[in-house]
Amino acid sequence: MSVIEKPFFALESAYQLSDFLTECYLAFRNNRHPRLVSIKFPIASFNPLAILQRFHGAQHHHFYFEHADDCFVGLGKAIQLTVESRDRFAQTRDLITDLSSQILSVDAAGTVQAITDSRFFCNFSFFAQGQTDTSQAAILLPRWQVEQKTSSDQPAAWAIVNIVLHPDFIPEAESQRISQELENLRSAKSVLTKPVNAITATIAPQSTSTQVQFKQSVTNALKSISNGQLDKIVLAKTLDIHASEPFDLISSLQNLRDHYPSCYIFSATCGAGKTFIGASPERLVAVQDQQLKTEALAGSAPRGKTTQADQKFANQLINSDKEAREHQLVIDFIQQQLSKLNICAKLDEPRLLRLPNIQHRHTPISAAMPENGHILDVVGSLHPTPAVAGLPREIACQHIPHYEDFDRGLYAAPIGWIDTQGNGEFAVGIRSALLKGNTARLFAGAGIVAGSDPEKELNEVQLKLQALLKALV
Ligand SMILES: C=C(O[C@@H]1C=C(C(=O)O)C=C[C@H]1O)C(=O)O
Repeated sequence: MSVIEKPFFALESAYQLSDFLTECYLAFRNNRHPRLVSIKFPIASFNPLAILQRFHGAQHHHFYFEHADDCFVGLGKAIQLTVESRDRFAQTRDLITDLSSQILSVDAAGTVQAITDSRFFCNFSFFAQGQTDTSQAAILLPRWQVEQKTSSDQPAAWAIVNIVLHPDFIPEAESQRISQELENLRSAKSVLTKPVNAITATIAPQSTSTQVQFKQSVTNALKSISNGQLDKIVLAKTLDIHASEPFDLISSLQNLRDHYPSCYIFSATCGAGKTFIGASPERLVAVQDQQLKTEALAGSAPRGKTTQADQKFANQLINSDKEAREHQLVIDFIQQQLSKLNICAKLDEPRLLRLPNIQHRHTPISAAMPENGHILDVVGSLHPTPAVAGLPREIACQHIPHYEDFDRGLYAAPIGWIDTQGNGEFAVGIRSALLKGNTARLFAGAGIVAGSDPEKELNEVQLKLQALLKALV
């Protein structure tokens, strides 16, 4: 009879964990290095939303990010930093590089790892300046990073605890806490608890007047386009809703996951009891092992109710000069910005990206990252692309606040993560909403170029808003 030994994970015993943390602490006291310790524990596969439901609290930081087979939840904070500067992408890069050099990573057996799997979650505001409510950049190294990869050959799940050493650190107390928290994570049920009361929501009364306003803005923007000030501008609209109960974050995210499985599903706390959530179809940039992926996503049409109607919309989208121009501006811009960073972009065949409520023109773009390139330099150079701002970019960004009477905040801005090796992934924070208690503000926009029709652009924005509205109530 063969005996399968359970692997021995020394640091799962609070006693040995305490010894290990004492060693780390003494080293830190002597030479102040390392400042951060990360320990990676194996865990059974889990339902990420059940973990989030069990451990996120109104006062706690969380970050949820799911795309394709990679899903992770950040709970609590080890380190949280904000950057208020025009140079926010470079500063974020430098802060993360500095923090990365201070991490000692071990596995659950206590073996030092050459590479840490800890990730820094980052979100940025759309504008670098001028709008007040949101930090220009926020970085979170969570207390716990719970991650799952479900690719068929090697499904894996783990929980990483990030520990900050400081002069008053008490290893015994900390090890007790970690053991307890790990136990809690492992025993979290996979089943979601449904909200007791169904939510009924009302749309804020000013919503109809904002529709008229939006069409007026499009008409005015078209004048700036025809007099040569702009080639394109992306104008957004909000929809404010009030509910009978506080919005249920978990049900909303579950709805988004169910309806938009190909999208980035995200949720991030952003202070003052607010949470930013969304289901974005748009990748800003992903870097994995020096391979970069980005895309142009611009030009939209509704989905048809029948196959024929759907194909008719698709054909209109493919054959329309206006949609082609709107899309090409984004491709050209991305290529130019990448080439300024010595990155030579390769375009894939254009295609349609079909979501349940809308379809888009889509061109995947890939490239090799230069040796010393950094993903945040790419993020800083691409954001905002003409898919969410316009062209010329600076002029479009100056015009947008004159047309929109709200703060874009995190809407249409980069949201994602980076690790210590320079891998990372950022989505464009569109198809998104800001939740606070019983209120939610939904955001959506549309690209305006010569030939745009205000009525059609309003319809497009309404379609996009529906995606979120249906998920919330
Ligand atoms: C600006 C948004 O979407 C962007 C605008 C699109 C368009 O105008 O066709 C298409 C995809 C996105 O790049 C949004 O959804 O809010």
